[in-house]
Amino acid sequence: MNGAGGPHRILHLGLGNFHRAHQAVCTQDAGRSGDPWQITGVAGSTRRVVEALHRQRMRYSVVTLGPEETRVRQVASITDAFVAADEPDRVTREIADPGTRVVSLTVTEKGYDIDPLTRRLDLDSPGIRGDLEAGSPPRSTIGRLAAGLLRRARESGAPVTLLSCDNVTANGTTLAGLLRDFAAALPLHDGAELLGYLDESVTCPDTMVDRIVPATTDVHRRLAAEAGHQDEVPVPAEPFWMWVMSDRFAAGRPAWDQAGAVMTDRVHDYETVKVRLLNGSHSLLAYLGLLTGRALIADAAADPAIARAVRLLGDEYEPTLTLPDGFEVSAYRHELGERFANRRLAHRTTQVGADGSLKLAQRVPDAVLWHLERGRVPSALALTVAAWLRCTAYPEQLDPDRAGVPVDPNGERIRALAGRTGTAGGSAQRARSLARASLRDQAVLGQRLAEHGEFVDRVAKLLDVMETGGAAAALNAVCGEGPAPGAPAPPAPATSATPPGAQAEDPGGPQRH
Ligand SMILES: NC(=O)c1ccc[n+]([C@@H]2O[C@H](COP(=O)([O-])OP(=O)(O)OC[C@H]3O[C@@H](n4cnc5c(N)ncnc54)[C@H](O)[C@@H]3O)[C@@H](O)[C@H]2O)c1
Ligand SMILES: O=P(O)(O)OC[C@@H](O)[C@@H](O)[C@H](O)[C@H](O)CO
Repeated sequence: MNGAGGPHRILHLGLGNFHRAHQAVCTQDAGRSGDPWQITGVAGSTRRVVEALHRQRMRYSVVTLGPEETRVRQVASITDAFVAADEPDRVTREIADPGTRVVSLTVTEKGYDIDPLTRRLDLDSPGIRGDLEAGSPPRSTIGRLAAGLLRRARESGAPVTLLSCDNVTANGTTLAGLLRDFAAALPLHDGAELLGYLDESVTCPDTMVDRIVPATTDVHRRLAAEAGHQDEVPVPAEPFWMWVMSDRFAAGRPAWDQAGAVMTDRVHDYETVKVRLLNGSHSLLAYLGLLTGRALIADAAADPAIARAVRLLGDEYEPTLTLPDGFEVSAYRHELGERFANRRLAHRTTQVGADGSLKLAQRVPDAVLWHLERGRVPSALALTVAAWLRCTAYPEQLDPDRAGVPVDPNGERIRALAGRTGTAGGSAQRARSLARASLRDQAVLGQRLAEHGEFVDRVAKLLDVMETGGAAAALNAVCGEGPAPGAPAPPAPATSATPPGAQAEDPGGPQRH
């Protein structure tokens, strides 16, 4: 309980679907331990979820979609919500309020303004530049955090935890570094004060977050209604969820561990497994799905040739991982195959494929370099890059009516590079020029693979094959005919398919139908 006798509070920045199906559910379940915490949700600029939650007395439904079974449960741990763009000063105030013990975030990769090459704060991004020129309320996530923390340091000096729950490599450590970069760019007095407070009183634990949470559609509104809940903003989710974090909380935390979350010092190992095997495979499924006219991840996963490529990608990722103790990687991969195949999730390839230039930077280069150092060029990783480049540089090749076109903040830049390759010289030459120019661009995989000619050539070769023979020819070039379609690989292990700490289903949903 806080000083005023009320429950402790979490301020959550980024009131998208994921937070509402993951941390908010675990926080509600942790409250059963007798120490309930409340969440104030902050949406960036969109009012839809905030207004609907207020109309619904701050309750909403999580619609859990198993391959065959639906469960609907009510969540009430978010007790207030507002829109940052409408009340910018309130964000600063709430961060500074000592009753706020944790500030958590799900603001997407692009919400951090990370320079992809250095992994430091991009001081040239318009949001950060604007926030460093004092005067108006901050607009970037890092600027908002800095303003709130500075005020907190001055008003109470109370400790606080910043908890990133985004798919960002070493998310807590990275966030701490970005805030320090911002502080270093502030006027001397403010910067020193913020740095001192960050050192003394703020922790930023790393986390690994996992649950496939698609966007809401009318199907989910109907399922909630059938379970008795008129809900404008229900959240669909798969049954599986997992949350791993380091237990470094400066001002307490909910009993998340009693609700299934894992506290460990080995977060990085869990995170690498997840970001590579799940998110890396998801990216490959999305881009190959888009290139073959599949709107849904499950439809891409059902294509035997794409499934073979995903297995090969897993084979390439696996030796690059340091596995957490007791982690059965073949069981995890087998279960991933089942999660990707869950058609009822209707997870769209455009959603998973969005912002590829930022996401692939975290999913691809380290694993590629691992193989190159050992004298091998990893073909499925090259296929991931080629398929993303093909979707992004030539969106006119995609069928907007069947699958759609994914957005990418660097899309214009990549299309300009493709435009400069011209039409002369044939497909092979154009592919080589595009692969070279884009991998040399800082915005693409952080430039980290540009000097590795053998990898760039493999990407170029695959782009050329896609141009002349389509995605099917590129798949054939990488995987050949492979094992018989539908053959399960890797083989199902004798041990449980659930990794340590994974939750087969959130426990509280009493309604089944
Ligand atoms: N959906 C999932 O399956 C899933 C699973 C694991 C982790 N995550 C993490 O959660 C993030 C959000 O996923 P979601 O499903 O809630 O998406 P969503 O589209 O429902 O919500 C996105 C949220 O990010 C905010 N946002 C977007 N761009 C921003 C920017 N430039 N600056 C600040 N805020 C910004 C939006 O205001 C919104 O609140 C993902 O990007 C990922 O890092 C999602
Ligand atoms: O959330 P993103 O945009 O980083 O990536 C899209 C999906 O791969 C991702 O949301 C997964 O569904 C999720 O990471 C599963 O835990």
